[in-house]
Amino acid sequence: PRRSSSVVAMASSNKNGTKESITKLVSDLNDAKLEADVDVVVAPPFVYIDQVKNSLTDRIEIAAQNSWVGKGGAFTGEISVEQLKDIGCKWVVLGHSERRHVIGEDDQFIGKKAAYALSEGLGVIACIGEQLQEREAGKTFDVCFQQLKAYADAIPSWDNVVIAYEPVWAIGTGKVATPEQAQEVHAALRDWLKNSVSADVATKTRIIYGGSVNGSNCAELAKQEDIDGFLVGGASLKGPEFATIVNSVT
Ligand SMILES: O=C(COP(=O)(O)O)NO
Repeated sequence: PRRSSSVVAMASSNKNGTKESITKLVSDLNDAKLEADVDVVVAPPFVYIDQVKNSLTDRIEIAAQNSWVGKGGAFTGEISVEQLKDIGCKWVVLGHSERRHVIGEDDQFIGKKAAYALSEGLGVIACIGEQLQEREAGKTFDVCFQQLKAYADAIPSWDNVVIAYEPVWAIGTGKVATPEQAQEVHAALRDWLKNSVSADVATKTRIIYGGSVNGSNCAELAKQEDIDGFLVGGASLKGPEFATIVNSVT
């Protein structure tokens, strides 16, 4: 049976977004006809979360694009889980490939972040994914299982976790994984959960795909047994196209 589905829109990574463009995007999302059985989350840049939270339909939940690894304190510039909850965030995206390969966060640090966010009641969209050279070297599963294990070793429970498989070579490139490529990894991740955590967690945990998803390729991807939704970047900046992607997930 299809797990309840989810779609997460990064809505805009930090290279996109102004107060004006976010206002337009929120208006498009408020007007969109979204399938009732699809959980929709948007993840605006920190500085626009309050604006989005105060103008977006309650039908759509808010995620932050990152959070601090522990209780807020003397960590100038970091944003704490407590503050994100205070402004109405229900989710946080962690382990995004840009946090790993640009900012330099390692698997263990990301696992600790996920554990703290979950322990404080935030849901976690736990990103994993291989780089092109790792895929070309036949290391896709090794890399993804290692990243997944780092979450599994740290978190208190899988109840509020959505796994986002995002092959790094597909993010922002237009080179979307084929349905077969994505399904192969999603199935392997679900199998890993079954063997390393439990059959129940494997069945219930949503595994969403991210990396150049758009209104044209979402339907074929959504048909795959183990693809439970999407993490959408560029295409989430266009309300109508994002609605098409959401509605493909039912
Ligand atoms: O995770 C993503 C996906 O982006 P695209 O959909 O544009 O590939 N961006 O941060």
